Amino acid sequence: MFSHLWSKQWHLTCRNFFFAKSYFLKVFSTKWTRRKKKPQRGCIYAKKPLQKPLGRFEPFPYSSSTRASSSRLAAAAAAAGGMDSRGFDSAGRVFSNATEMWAEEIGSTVTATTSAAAEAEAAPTAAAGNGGAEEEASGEGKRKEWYSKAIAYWQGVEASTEGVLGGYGCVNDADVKGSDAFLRPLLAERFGTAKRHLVALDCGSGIGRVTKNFLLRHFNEVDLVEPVSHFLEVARENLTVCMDQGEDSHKAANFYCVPLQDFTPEEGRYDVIWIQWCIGQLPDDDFISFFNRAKVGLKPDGFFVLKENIARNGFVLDKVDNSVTRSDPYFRELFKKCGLYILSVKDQKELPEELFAVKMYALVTSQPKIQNSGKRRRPKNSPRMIRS
Ligand SMILES: C[S@@+](CC[C@H](N)C(=O)[O-])C[C@H]1O[C@@H](n2cnc3c(N)ncnc32)[C@H](O)[C@@H]1O
Repeated sequence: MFSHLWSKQWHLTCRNFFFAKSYFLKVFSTKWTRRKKKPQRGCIYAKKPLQKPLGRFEPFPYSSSTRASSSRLAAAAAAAGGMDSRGFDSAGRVFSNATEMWAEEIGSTVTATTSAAAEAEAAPTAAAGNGGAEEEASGEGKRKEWYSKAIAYWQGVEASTEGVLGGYGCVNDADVKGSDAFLRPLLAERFGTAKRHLVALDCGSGIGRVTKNFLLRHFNEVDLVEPVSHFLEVARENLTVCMDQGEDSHKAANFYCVPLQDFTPEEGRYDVIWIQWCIGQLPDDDFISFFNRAKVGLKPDGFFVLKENIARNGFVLDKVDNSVTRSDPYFRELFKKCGLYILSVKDQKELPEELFAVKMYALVTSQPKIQNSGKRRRPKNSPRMIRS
């Protein structure tokens, strides 16, 4: 995934190739500007300078099936740069939309054209690993291959901050600062200022970087879920010390060595489920299934935070670690399919220029109520609701 950080380089290379071709075909206008990389102290930079800015292609024509099912919606989504827009992979291949890419990668047909209800129904089956013959026929083997290649990639990565951040350990401070500025007001808004025992889940936790540097400051208990055992072992070592703040203890409580596509959280345990730089490992259908299962893990006024790299348009498939970087409209389409609403969204600032943009989304399971003042209304049970 964090080859995401450098993956911008290769996908730009692919894109460049496409640009060169397009130039000769005189398909596109020639108003391209060359962005210069601005070196930043303490960071390891990819060697090649950035070339063309991302996301300015005309969309390819849609597939006939998409057009037949919902041509207007598809056109709108494509125009907005969502899952019906084209994307790229690191081998230089261009896909006309996400459906085509997922069909190729995992044999999946569950994408933009499938209804939310059908996705929700499919979720428990997928979670229990009881996929029927139909799914097997459409490539259960491919899905396994998709995940095992990703795990093999991460198993070969050093269990350190540099390792999980793809050589960009320098972004740690800005990342923590950005997360803090995003979460702090949301905690106050959702839970009030009264003392309350807060519990978080750190998804795709790696070595526990996010838990150690940030989540433990806000939450009394943090559980970690991570499929790569050598990362989780280092997390356990890093987090054994319990942070005491007066009577208030802050500790990493549980360590689950499970991938998100197989994980179901304990019912009603979490105030916040934090998912950072790992959701790209999940294909769309498993993304939707995961959020549907994870909803039950939230307390009544709990919420998700998804912090993720953002493609300018459509998607970018990284063939090295089998992950997908999605665009903002693509994510928004998926949130809808999950029945999630955006409570708040913010850009991460101060990242090196050559990296993907990063957004933080706070997501809730029911539509946030807006007061006449235009402000969101605080949940009814805040701040008095205290858990055991
Ligand atoms: C870029 S690292 C980010 C780690 C951590 N979230 C952080 O920000 O420091 C991506 C993490 O996702 C984990 N990962 C890979 N496949 C996963 C899956 N299917 N479910 C959950 N996590 C996964 C990797 O093992 C790795 O720890």
